[in-house]
Amino acid sequence: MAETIYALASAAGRSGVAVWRLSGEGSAAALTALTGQLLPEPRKAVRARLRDGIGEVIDDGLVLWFPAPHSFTGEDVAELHLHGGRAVAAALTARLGELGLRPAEPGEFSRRAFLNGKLDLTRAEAIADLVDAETSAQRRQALRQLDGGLAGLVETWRTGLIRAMAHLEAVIDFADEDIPDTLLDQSVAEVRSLRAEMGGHLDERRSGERLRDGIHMAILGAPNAGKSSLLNRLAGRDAAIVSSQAGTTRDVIEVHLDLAGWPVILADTAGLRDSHCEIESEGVRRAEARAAQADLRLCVFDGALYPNLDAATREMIDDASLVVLNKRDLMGPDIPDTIMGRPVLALSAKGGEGMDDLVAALQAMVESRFAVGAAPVLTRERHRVAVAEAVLALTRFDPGMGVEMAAEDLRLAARSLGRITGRVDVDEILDVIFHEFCIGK
Ligand SMILES: Nc1nc2c(ncn2[C@@H]2O[C@H](COP(=O)(O)OP(=O)(O)OP(=O)(O)O)[C@@H](O)[C@H]2O)c(=O)[nH]1
Ligand SMILES: [K+]
Ligand SMILES: [Mg+2]
Repeated sequence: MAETIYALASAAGRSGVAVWRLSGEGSAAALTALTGQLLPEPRKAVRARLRDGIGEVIDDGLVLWFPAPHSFTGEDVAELHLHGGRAVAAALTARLGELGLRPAEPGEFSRRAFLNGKLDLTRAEAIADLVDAETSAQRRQALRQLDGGLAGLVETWRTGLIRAMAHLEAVIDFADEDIPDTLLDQSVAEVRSLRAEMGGHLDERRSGERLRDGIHMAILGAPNAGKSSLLNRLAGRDAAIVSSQAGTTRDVIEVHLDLAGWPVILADTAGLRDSHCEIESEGVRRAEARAAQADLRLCVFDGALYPNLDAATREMIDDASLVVLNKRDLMGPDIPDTIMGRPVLALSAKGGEGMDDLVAALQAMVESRFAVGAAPVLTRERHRVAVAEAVLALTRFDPGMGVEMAAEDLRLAARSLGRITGRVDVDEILDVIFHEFCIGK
């Protein structure tokens, strides 16, 4: 019998209401012991006084009873809505301990829900993502996955593979007789089209993962180009030190932005130049590393020096870059439309002119590169790895080289896909998945 677990499902600390959750076979006994009443009607909130072991009132609140299997975990579940105070929490947890319950581990409720067939893994992950969502686009993506969008897509692929496998098995069963070509052709065609569709979801920009984890954007440029000034403007606060001294910024400084629903991790970096100073050189090395990893780059030039353009910054420009000409207030009327073939955003980070255009350009760039349509997307590395494995097996698939081997390739591909929703051998990945959850989920 699984142990009965409990956890605070709402945030810790002082609050008007705190929601506690109990799950497992001991929930009924614990609930009746706490309230001194019979079990309430299922799924109806009932007012109750909860008492400790010597009959002293712990708190006055609401309790709900969700008998198995009609609960989140599929087990007997009780919910206690109490006042959110430390003393209440301390008294309640002490009493639950006396009654033989233990605190839940991170993600343990969701894990039990998965093991009891209440949720597939992608839906469990979606709950974690929804709780962690900080922007509207993240919330929408999590809800889509919670609705079963991804699980449905993966299951369609898997079912297609199983169908192709059945066709192939039929061929194998013909053994020494003549193999009907039509059957083989049919399974080859099916597998090709499935592989193409799955390959299409392995989008190189990893939009779903980017939306979940944040888009990395780096600000790059020569010393004193105004990178830190620009970061502060975009962040709306003085996150980085600005000074007229070249080489002010050394460490990478990150701020989190919500760009029209897109989570962006914006990094300010050290000015690119050769320096004798060991610390500054390390800063430049970090800036270059960050530039290489970034999904998008903001290449900033000092407008006061125009038409002189810093060579190291120019080299960073590619189609994932936005070109900024800063200190427009110090420039004459001579403002170029493009630099290195890319459109120029002329602005003043110090005064703020031109910032709205920059934000609009950033949004447009993020949307054009990472927008996900209504179709479900892969939102985690483990999804991508599994689909890539399946695609690889299907690329090997060639019944002409031997029907049995081809059948094995299909089995491998189906098994990789099954891991995404948790249909097959997942024991080893459960710990990884559920441990990133917070307690009470
Ligand atoms: N006139 C004018 N000065 C600016 C503008 N933006 C930044 N500056 C000034 O340029 C100097 C350098 O600004 P920073 O933001 O520190 O430049 P940085 O690129 O971060 O410099 P490092 O960290 O040293 O690489 C400061 O004196 C800023 O006040 C601008 O739009 N107009
Ligand atoms: K500076
Ligand atoms: Mg700086």
